[in-house]
Amino acid sequence: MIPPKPASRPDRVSLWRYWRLFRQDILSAQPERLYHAWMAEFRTPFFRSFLVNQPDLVRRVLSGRPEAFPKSGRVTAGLRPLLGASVFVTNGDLWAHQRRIIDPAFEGGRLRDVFPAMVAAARDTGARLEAGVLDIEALASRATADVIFRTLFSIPITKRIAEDTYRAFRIFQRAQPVATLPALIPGLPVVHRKKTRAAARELRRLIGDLVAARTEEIREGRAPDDLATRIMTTPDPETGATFSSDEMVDQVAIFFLAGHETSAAHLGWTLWCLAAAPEWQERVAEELAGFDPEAGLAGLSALKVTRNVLREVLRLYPPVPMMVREAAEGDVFRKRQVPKGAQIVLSPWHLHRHERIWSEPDAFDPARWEDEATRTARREAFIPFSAGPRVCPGAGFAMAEATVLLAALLKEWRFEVMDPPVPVAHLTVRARDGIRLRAVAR
Ligand code: HEM
Repeated sequence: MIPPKPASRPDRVSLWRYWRLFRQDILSAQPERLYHAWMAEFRTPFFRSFLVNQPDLVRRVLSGRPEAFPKSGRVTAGLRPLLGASVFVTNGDLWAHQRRIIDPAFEGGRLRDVFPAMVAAARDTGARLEAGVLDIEALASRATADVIFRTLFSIPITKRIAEDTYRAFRIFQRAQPVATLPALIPGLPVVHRKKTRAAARELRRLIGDLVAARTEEIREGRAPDDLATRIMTTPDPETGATFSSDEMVDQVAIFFLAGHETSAAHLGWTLWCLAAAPEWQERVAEELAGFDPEAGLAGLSALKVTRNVLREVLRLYPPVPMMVREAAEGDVFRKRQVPKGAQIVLSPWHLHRHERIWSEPDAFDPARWEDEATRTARREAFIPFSAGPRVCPGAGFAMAEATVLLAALLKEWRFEVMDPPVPVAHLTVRARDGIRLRAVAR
């Protein structure tokens, strides 16, 4: 089965045309050659950027010398009103301090403690489903937001403050253009639209209320043992400092954004691929029928078919399709000078479909994850969660979450395809007109 892939743009276009395409969709704004080139350089009067697909170069940027390739602030500039100084946008000592506090909350043992909250969200999602045509992206978005509220703050999305926060989030996402001109042209001041600023302010106020209530509960010794309590009470092992309330608001904002949009994209594309490949849908449903989420996290490791399907979807539709770094100093890539300040683009989207690395790169084939022949590709060219010190702290969380949500949905429902979705990406890879599937009771 070959799932939908956006058409590429012509090889040569003016900067103006590129900008217009880029605003609509960062995937189809790219030329076809990126699926077979090891590296591509883009030169414009305003910036130079290098997209790297060569595995050892990707490694150098993400893991080998990450300090020489800090995160580029230009790309996340549009998100600043919401994210403040959250771990997603900081660099250097501040970033390291934040990770030392956040990482322990996501470690394997800790994941076991929040697993029942994920299971409860999945159970509710399954129970809400009705037969007929479904807007899968809306369903997935609400389900993964519910998981975040329950694991972070021990509240279901049906609670008023969670509902309000979720709604404010959607307003922010609609108001905020990710492809901003300053992202493309260095030196241009970043101006946030009034609507974006207002939406971010409202959202931060709601998150601030949640953090303030939790601060109080911690002080009174009656706080639930969830992710928020852990993060707010964990001191940095090197400095002893804990997050202030404002810092915590920054971090919660990124947990919502990074943790719910991405997982929703993953679940949505997984359901579409399974509907389009019914034999795999049945194999996953059968495997998950023998899995009892109430028994805890331990059963997950035995679910090989499900894991292979989830990985194959992350390969074809990496929720974060591109990441941008900035060269803090000059370097040489493939005998070419990379000047200080150049933008370095890592593209899971192109790397995962690279024609010189993967066989039949555009085919949905979960069996490839068991095939010895793809071992190198899997190790060197699969980075849906990034790699190196800035690797996604929520990777294990996301895989567990996707599994329990699928288990709850496939238990009683079978999904059938309707019109094929068109992938587009702004921050995450979504479908241009949504994903519609028909749910039929098993
Ligand atoms: C399928 C789901 C997910 C995918 C594919 C994903 C992918 C990624 C990627 C690629 C990055 C690196 C971005 C960059 O360097 O520009 C990242 C960072 C991050 N992710 Fe995830 N993520 C997922 C789920 C989650 C969840 C569930 C959480 C938390 C609850 C989370 C929290 C974060 C945070 C805090 C960062 C910033 C880390 C840093 O910069 O040090 N993610 N994620």
